[in-house]
Amino acid sequence: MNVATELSPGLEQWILEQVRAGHPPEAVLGPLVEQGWDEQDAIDAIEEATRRFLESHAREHGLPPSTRVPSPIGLNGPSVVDAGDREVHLLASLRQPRIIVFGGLLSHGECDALVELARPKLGRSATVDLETGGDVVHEARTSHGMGFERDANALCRRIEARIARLVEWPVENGEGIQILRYGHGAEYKPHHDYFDPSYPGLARLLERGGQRVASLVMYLNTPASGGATVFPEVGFEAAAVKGNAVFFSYDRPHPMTQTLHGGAPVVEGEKWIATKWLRERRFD
Ligand SMILES: O=C(O)CCC(=O)C(=O)O
Ligand SMILES: [Fe+2]
Repeated sequence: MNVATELSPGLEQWILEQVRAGHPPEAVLGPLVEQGWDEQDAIDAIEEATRRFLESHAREHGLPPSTRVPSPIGLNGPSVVDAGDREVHLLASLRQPRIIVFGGLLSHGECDALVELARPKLGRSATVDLETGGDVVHEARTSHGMGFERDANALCRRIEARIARLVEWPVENGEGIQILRYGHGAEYKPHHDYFDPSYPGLARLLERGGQRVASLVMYLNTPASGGATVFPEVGFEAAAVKGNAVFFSYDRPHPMTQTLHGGAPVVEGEKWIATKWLRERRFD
């Protein structure tokens, strides 16, 4: 790092004052660029100062420490990614929270095959009961679902390998693929996918693979209307389009990740998804 990209303590202090006062990053960037900073170096410096601040804030307030997360794909890179056996398109990307919308992750044939494999096995969707570590049926989730074990069949194996390559996270750290079907009007109210650290059953859950650190929701059909995956805190929604997928990561089990999300009600038709949750460690 040369002198022009090094943050002096005074400058770091100034950046943090601006951020704390609610000024947007552009308002901080401008003066740095005027002082002769390269724009990308200035963006990196602001991010670094903010990250350091958030870390110390987290420590002081007893928040859970942050952990490494899958972090595929930079911003403004190639529009097509080689995922091994398939080329996947990048459709949209948000820096904070980190959200990526992928196009054509699954072929239409793979979507149909997953639906047909799952259909005979669907039950009313349960969520993990954080008190006991077992499954419970939940009011917020008016869908029907089933879960495949990882490596359950050749199709799952192929898709799991593709995802691992795409998001650069080991296959072994993935849970099995979960299939959900939402009928007309069904929804999944906003929630977080990480396990709430305050629940008593947590320790047992974490023994196998640690926390969830990222989610990938793959759309297996295109509902006639509705059924987007919504992130209400940041006003972002990913449209449910057959073969596409939305990825998001969360580096600690805390709402500060801004990864509150839900499946909006299906307005017309039905909606099928396959969800893949990624863990910190091997999920064996
Ligand atoms: O249905 C959706 O779009 C979201 C699904 C979801 O949040 C989940 O499976 O955890
Ligand atoms: Fe979710």
